Amino acid sequence: MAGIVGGWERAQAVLAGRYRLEELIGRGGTGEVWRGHDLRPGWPVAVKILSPQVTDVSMRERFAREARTAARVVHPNVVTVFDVGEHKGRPFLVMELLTGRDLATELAEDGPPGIFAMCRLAGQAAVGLDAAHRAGVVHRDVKPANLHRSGDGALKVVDFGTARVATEAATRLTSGGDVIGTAAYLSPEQILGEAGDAASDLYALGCVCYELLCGRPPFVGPAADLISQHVRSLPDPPRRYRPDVPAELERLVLALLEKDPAARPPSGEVVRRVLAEVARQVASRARDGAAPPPPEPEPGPPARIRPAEARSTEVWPAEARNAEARMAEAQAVRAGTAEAGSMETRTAEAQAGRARSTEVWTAEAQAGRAPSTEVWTAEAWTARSRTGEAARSAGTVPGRLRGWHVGAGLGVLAVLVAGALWTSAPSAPAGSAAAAITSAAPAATRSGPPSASPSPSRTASQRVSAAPSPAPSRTAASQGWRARLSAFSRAVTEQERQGGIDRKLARKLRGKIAKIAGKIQEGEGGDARDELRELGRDLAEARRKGRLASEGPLLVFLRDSGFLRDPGPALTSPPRGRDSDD
Ligand SMILES: Nc1ncnc2c1ncn2[C@@H]1O[C@H](COP(=O)(O)OP(=O)(O)OP(=O)(O)O)[C@@H](O)[C@H]1O
Repeated sequence: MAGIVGGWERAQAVLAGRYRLEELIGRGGTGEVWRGHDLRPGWPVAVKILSPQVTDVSMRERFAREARTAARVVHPNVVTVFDVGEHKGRPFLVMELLTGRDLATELAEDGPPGIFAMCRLAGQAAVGLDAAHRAGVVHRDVKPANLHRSGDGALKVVDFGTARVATEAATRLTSGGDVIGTAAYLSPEQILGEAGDAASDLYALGCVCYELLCGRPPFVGPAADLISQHVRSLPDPPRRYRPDVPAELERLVLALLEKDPAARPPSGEVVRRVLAEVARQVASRARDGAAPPPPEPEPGPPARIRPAEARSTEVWPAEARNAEARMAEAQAVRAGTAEAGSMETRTAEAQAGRARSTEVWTAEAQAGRAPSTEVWTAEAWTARSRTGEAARSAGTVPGRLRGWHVGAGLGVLAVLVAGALWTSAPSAPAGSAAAAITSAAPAATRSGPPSASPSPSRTASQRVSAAPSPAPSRTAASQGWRARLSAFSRAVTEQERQGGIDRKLARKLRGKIAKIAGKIQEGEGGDARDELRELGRDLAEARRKGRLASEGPLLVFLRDSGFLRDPGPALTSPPRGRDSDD
């Protein structure tokens, strides 16, 4: 075929007499990524080429830098750059073709992975980032969409479009000091105007870990709220959403999400080690019979829809963090820390401290006397308490019921809750349950008002495939359950984002959903059913008390998916986890 694709480039076009473009994989902020063929050795490659629409000099520069920067890092967990060149005035880069899915797609399609698989995934991301940091490269846009699986399942860090070389002057690629990044994963120091260093990547990795565990990043909401929350709000502990998260893992994730870069783990390698230890403990508990051993890997479903880049990298205007806003944020942080100076001052001091502690760590590690995980996490915990609790005391925006018709629709909820109070085990065939899954997530978001924010559920809904479900199996049932619970949780979050539910209630609901997921994971179908029944009662009660609006994504989800009436495959059949995924 030779149709016009991507507005200017033709499939079958050959770049530099060597790289044939075959199929458009996707578009990013600056370029198009193509599946291509390197005619010389005769193997498949990925070709990223600058979009013709991009005329902005800084964006062109950003693209050219990606090639140079990414080529500096050679590591199994970082996408390999083979070549760079120019075609009709457009720079391009040739890299290894990754035929797996990115983590954003996996999360949307399969829901959060099991703990063991999560540790393995995050560990690979950590070690890939560590390699970049050792090469002096800071990624600056770490997010699930930029963590991509190769065909053999290995995880690779991709998209160095916003990366910078640490030794370069901390100039930004935009005039006026704008911040580049993806709001849900931006570190506080980047928001406050710093260029970002390895610790900023680790913060973003913390956001990714959180999302892998809880099915949502630590902060959700419109971009402006996200920016404020990164700077001043403490994330809820992951176990609030997912009780089966090991304490050590929760500590690690919260340490990565420290506002103060110095309080974060000193390197990706340290993160990898802690994750490896948690994974080892999870596996050993499974061997001891405390939980079923991880099942054999099964091939995941093919990515049917490339994710629309709802959570895309954006350039945040300098005005978004103007002097006034910065003062307000710094004051909020200060409010909780009696002795601390401004955020900027603390950060500068912290960085000096971090540099020192990193050196000590590295020296000890080299001497084979690396502090144990326990020592490190204890230290991190102390630091977290020092800086984090202060931010917690600054508080978050209280939940309010905005713009929803609180007085109406009691009947709808009564029906839903009546449905929840079923007594016999649901007996819907797995196929029909699975078919309902694909409609559940979109239903959760269809009704929401349009928003410019990178809403997790909006993103998720765009990524969930509407294609027919695979043949029913135990794993399909498990994935069905996970997907439906995760869609349920996203609907709660979206309802919260739109102001249609009391914030505390939303948190409680997510906690219960996670608990139900835990029960199902353990094969405790009866308990899960009780929890579900209680959840139905909570919802009815909340409606009565006006803590839940009568409309909104959550109500649409409950109505359209019929979840409480018919939650899916029999609860008594213990589903298997995704721990086999990697
Ligand atoms: N080496 C690769 N092999 C296969 N697919 C890739 C590869 N690199 C990127 N992709 C995919 O191509 C699409 C576009 O990626 P790209 O890096 O250009 O932009 P982005 O990350 O979506 O956006 P932005 O650069 O604005 O953050 C994404 O779906 C991405 O997963």
